[in-house]
Amino acid sequence: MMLKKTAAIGLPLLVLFVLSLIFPYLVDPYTIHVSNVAMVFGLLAIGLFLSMGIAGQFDLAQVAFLGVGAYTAAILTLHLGWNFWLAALAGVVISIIVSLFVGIPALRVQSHYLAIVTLGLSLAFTSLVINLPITGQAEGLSGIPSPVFFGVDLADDYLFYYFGLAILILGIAFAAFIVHTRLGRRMRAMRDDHLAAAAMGTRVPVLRMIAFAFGGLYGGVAGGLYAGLIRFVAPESFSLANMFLLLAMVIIGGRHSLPGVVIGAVGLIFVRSWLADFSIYAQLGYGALVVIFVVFLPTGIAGIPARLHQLWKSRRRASDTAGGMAVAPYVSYAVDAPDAVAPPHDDAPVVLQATDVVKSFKGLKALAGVSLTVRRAEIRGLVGPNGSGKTTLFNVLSGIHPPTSGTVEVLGTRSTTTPSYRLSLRGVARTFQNLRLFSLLSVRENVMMGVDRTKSRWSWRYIIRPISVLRADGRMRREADEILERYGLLSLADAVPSELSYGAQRRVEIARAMATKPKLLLLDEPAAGLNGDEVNQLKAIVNDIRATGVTVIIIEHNMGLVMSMCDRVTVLSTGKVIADGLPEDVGQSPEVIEAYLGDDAKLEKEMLDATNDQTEGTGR
Ligand SMILES: Nc1ncnc2c1ncn2[C@@H]1O[C@H](COP(=O)(O)OP(=O)(O)OP(=O)(O)O)[C@@H](O)[C@H]1O
Repeated sequence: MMLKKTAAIGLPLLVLFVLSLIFPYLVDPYTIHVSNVAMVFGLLAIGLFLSMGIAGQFDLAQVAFLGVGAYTAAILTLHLGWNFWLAALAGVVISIIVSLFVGIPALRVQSHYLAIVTLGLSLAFTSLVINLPITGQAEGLSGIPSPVFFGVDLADDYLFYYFGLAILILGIAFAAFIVHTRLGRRMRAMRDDHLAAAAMGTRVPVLRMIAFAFGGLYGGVAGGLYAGLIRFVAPESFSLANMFLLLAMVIIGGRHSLPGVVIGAVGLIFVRSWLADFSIYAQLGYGALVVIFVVFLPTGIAGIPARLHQLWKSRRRASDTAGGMAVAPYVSYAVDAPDAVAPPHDDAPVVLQATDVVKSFKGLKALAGVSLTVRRAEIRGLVGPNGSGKTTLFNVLSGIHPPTSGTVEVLGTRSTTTPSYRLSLRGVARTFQNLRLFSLLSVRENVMMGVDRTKSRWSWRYIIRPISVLRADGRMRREADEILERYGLLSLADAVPSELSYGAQRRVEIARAMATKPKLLLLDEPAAGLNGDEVNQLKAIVNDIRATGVTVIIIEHNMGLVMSMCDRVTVLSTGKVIADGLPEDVGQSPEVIEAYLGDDAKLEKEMLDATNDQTEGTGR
């Protein structure tokens, strides 16, 4: 199977490689020159693919990075007499540094705001090079020395072609390596849902900067190549028109697909050369194409096969009554194990201590002084009417919102203002009320996001120890598969969340949270939308989780589940704790019944029913 897959990908690549080697023998010098320009833009487009297509950072300064690389090479060779390669290398370094500055706004703004800011910075670059004497102002700089590579003068377009091809192949291979391993997975997750990515241990601000640095790296390399190929730099080459062309390449090719953006770049450079005499109409044409693609085919040309496949799959599923996407029944493994952790006693270590937590949103006190003590291996229910502050409390405990006042200690460490990603690495995991699975990642990759406990500085390994990155990814994949198997999800590993039933998605979210090996698990309405059988399986899952020593706090509206499963229950109302104790005691509390005003009779009945169920032995 694996061999078949490798052959299916490897064979066309081999054919393409051989064709690209013989290509110069088949075409005229002009076509070779255009191909060289296309390779430069291919590299530039890969940079934009990584920062925008993969990491979701709307970086409209990518052409400026090309300019920084090219101008640096030109200035250092012409004014300071540097060797071309040294100057080009300096161009790459400076381009990365500039990209990090350009990325700073991404720490505060996203989407179209970020696009506007980076576009402004790109325009600032053009006006800078038009005005500075060192950059040759509007005339630019000409006479850049031709690069000589181990005695071979690359002034010859044919020889440059092979050099450029080698760099492009390296660039594609490195980008593929990034996308399909830890960094790419985290970037795709961040693009999809940065809050959930942070809750999985991703340091989002650093990752955004890394995404810009990739844009700078590829822009700088493309800039050095551009300077060596054209041997002349002028402001108009790095203008808004070229940024738009680059954007068109990435959007038309398919911004989420590496082959797509390379095809888009090469294709549009050739189209531009064919339409050189009609450049105004060509610009209009690109504009129209971009609009058409954005509206009708946002995944670009590269997305067409996937769309057809999707269509074929949904047709097949419609006629397949067996479904094929079913979750295997959950098999309890921990509750009866000899080393199962017993329910907590009063002396068990405190895992969570929240003291007088207040959270205000512009004058609205969502939490008005909540205190909570939860011990190891406890299952704590957190209930309360709608809007009573339950989810806000989870957001504070998991580091999504810092509290307005009060303190939080998790596992004995003060964590009042600790950010989400750090709490995740410390052992706090959560699920969300409205499912927040990464829709662009497969089920396996979702769980791998949980398994991946590496810190941001681990990213250096991509440069200094790439093999260890591949090995670590293999290990994460195996670990994710073990977790998927335990939760009855292995057969769904390659599916994307939207292909699964709601119940299956809820289970994937728990599996993903448990993949982080938490000590404290926060479940936000895990039974919402589940059928009776699924609720029973959820109960078995939560009991198993506790039996492995994990502390669970569960927000639930399903009172039967709360009363039968939880060791203690805390009731919130209008941001305050109004009751805290054993389920049966809390259920009788007049304040609790009062808090559910309007629903009081229903609640009373639910709680009484649940308490009766419990005493009849259907409970814990
Ligand atoms: N980010 C926010 N900005 C402004 N107000 C918020 C925010 N988050 C929550 N609130 C408000 O805080 C209050 C508590 O909301 P919260 O979601 O915590 O309640 P809940 O008990 O979880 O409710 P439900 O059971 O309906 O999920 C509500 O009035 C809500 O509108």
